[in-house]
Amino acid sequence: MGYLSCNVESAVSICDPYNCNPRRSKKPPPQTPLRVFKYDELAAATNGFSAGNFLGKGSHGRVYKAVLDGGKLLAAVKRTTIASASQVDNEIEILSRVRHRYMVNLIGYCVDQRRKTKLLVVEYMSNGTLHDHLHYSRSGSSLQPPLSWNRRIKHALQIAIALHALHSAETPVIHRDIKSSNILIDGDGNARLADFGLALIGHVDDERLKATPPAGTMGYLDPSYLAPADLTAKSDVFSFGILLFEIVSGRDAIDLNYSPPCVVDWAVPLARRGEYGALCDSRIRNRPSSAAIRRLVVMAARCVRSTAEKRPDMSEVVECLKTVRKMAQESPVWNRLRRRTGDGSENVNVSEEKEEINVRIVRGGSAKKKMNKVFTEDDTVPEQAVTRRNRVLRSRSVGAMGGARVGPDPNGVVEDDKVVTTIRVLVERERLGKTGAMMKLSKSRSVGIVRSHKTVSLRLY
Ligand SMILES: Nc1ncnc2c1ncn2[C@@H]1O[C@H](COP(=O)(O)OP(=O)(O)OP(=O)(O)O)[C@@H](O)[C@H]1O
Repeated sequence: MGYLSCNVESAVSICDPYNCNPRRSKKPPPQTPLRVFKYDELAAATNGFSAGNFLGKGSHGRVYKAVLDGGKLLAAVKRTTIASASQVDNEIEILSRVRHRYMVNLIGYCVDQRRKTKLLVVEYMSNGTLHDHLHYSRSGSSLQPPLSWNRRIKHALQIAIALHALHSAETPVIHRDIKSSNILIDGDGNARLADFGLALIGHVDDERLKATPPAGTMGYLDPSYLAPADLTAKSDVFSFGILLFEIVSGRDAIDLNYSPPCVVDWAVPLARRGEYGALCDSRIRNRPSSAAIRRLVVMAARCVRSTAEKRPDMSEVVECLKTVRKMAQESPVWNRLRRRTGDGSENVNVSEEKEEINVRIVRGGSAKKKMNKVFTEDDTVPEQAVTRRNRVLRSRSVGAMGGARVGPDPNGVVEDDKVVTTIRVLVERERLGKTGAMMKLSKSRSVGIVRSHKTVSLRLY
């Protein structure tokens, strides 16, 4: 724990005066002044927001690569829509107060007077999203091998560290939209948490937080977060648990190729039966030890418990991931690879704790199935589990359902007291290229649906 708190202290650079606690450190962290850009400056830096600089499109607008300061600074400019003005203001407010090495930090912003919107200027991440790395074997024109086990654990640990830092800050931040597409990979191969449009800063009993309707992305959203008063940092822990299952299995949070499509309903019963190997992505070349898979799966299952209070907090998750990372680094395969590639490693403190959990399946509303299995450190992966996994994968087609965001209407067409679900259906087709199978996103559709808080939340699981 000594390592943890020390690491978090130094890793979180808090710009927020609320968060600067003189008792914690004598020297407050250096403040990075927020830059206010002129529109013309950003237009020039993005080649007039040209297609060549286009990086991607989210539910709040388009993102462009910008070359600033005579080529010395690469940035990503988020050009948002009028409808998402409140989320942009929220993102600026939070990111101007909090910085972290595993976050996509804010550089500045610009007010576009003509379109009555703001443009966000954030750090440029050159290596795409974790979602792409997990789910697409190709990126651009070059064939990419599936993410190695070590990279998966490294990214999970980095995001866990960022999230722990946010939750334990003097004025805590709850992200509310943890998902693999909100995790970007920087030029050094580090994972960074992005997209703070739905994040909330403050203590959970603050009036403003208590008045904010639930929000998140379907598939990752905590089913016990039904009303503003239900908000706790444990909702992020739930989403992180889904992310862990996604990282281990390589399947989407909601994936129609699987039965059941929801990763929790699919993974927790497998874990309950001790079929940890069946949960592990068979594309991982150097298969991790069954003990490492089991540890991670048990932690993921604990994170998605239906009772929020029973979920671990992020400090515990960080410790677990450090242990798993250490296990990977101690494996002979990893040592061989490290010698060959010169891949650096982080120092980790290993805390050996005996994990005993009693998991509950999280399913629609109050319908929850009690799990009987108690996982212990000594559980092993049954041989038939691996066979089973192969069968699951062979039956895999490529249709997938993307996330549905619950929160303020991105198109601004709905009354304030309603919650809007935007369902983006991503239909993917597999086609064979000359060099092998490749996934292609062939269709992306948005549908806005208005629901009351309860209706939406109960339908999510
Ligand atoms: N800082 C960045 N550096 C490089 N590319 C980025 C950066 N931020 C976003 N992108 C690219 O732009 C795309 C859209 O990002 P954005 O944050 O607007 O939406 P999203 O998170 O993908 O979707 P949603 O807003 O619906 O959650 C991302 O998928 C990514 O490819």
